[in-house]
Amino acid sequence: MDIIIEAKDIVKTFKLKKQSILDKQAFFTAVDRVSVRIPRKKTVGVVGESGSGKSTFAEIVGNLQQPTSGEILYYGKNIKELSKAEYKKYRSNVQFIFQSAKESLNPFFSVKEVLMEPLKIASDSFDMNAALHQIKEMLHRVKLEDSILSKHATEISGGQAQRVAIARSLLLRPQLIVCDESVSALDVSVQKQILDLLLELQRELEISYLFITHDIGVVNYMSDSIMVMKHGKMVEQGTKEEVLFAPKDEYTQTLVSSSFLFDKENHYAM
Ligand SMILES: Nc1ncnc2c1ncn2[C@@H]1O[C@H](COP(=O)(O)OP(=O)(O)OP(=O)(O)O)[C@@H](O)[C@H]1O
Repeated sequence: MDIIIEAKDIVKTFKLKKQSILDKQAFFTAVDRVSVRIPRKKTVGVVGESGSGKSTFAEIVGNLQQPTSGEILYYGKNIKELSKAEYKKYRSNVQFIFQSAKESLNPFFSVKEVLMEPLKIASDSFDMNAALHQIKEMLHRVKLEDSILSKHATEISGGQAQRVAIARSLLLRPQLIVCDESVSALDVSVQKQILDLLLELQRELEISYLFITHDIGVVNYMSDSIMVMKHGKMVEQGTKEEVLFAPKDEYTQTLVSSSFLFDKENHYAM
């Protein structure tokens, strides 16, 4: 199986603020020896309660944060050893969609400017007409009208903003999108529309997702395999069926038993 990213034994510790200059430096381990493999065209869900280290781990996968120890392999090669061209490819191949799309879009930019930006940065010979053509094609894919191009983030809904954020992340044709609580701020009905859109885009564009959520129903709906995190540690990892329908770890059992799982056919099930 083609593995895009392999995270090996990732540890992240933060220095805690000292109360007094005389205090000994204390550390907090947010991610504690977590490993995962993200294959092509698949979704790896990461679920756990708030503060379990999911976002920190996801940011390390995309090199937005440095691990204290451990390594990230991109197609088998440590990202620290990539050439400049390989590193550029890795950064455009791994994109992020965050929780608050409205906040992640520059309020002073129109949607058109928001979507032009990644193309301008990535291109050595930027062509405005070709870029606009690409942007309109992507808007069509995320089911937005061209008329949204002149609007600003403040003038569009949360669901529309998330579609713009998805379009922006797709413009560089990534193979992996890290979705960090990407639907948590949306109403349940809008959540479902965005999740269905992400599944459709996955089929059409053959992308993989690292899907971070605290919601076990959402992780069930989206994932092929699931990793459960608690206090920075990976407590369970396996296929969706193994983790959700035959959980071995006590914490996973509690998570599953306290949730409604909704599936593709029934909306809510179990
Ligand atoms: N820069 C930092 N300095 C100190 N502690 C941090 C820092 N970033 C995160 N932490 C701590 O690391 C732990 C894990 O945070 P993280 O955001 O990764 O968890 P999470 O599972 O994504 O939670 P949430 O869903 O609430 O975002 C938390 O206790 C957090 O307070």
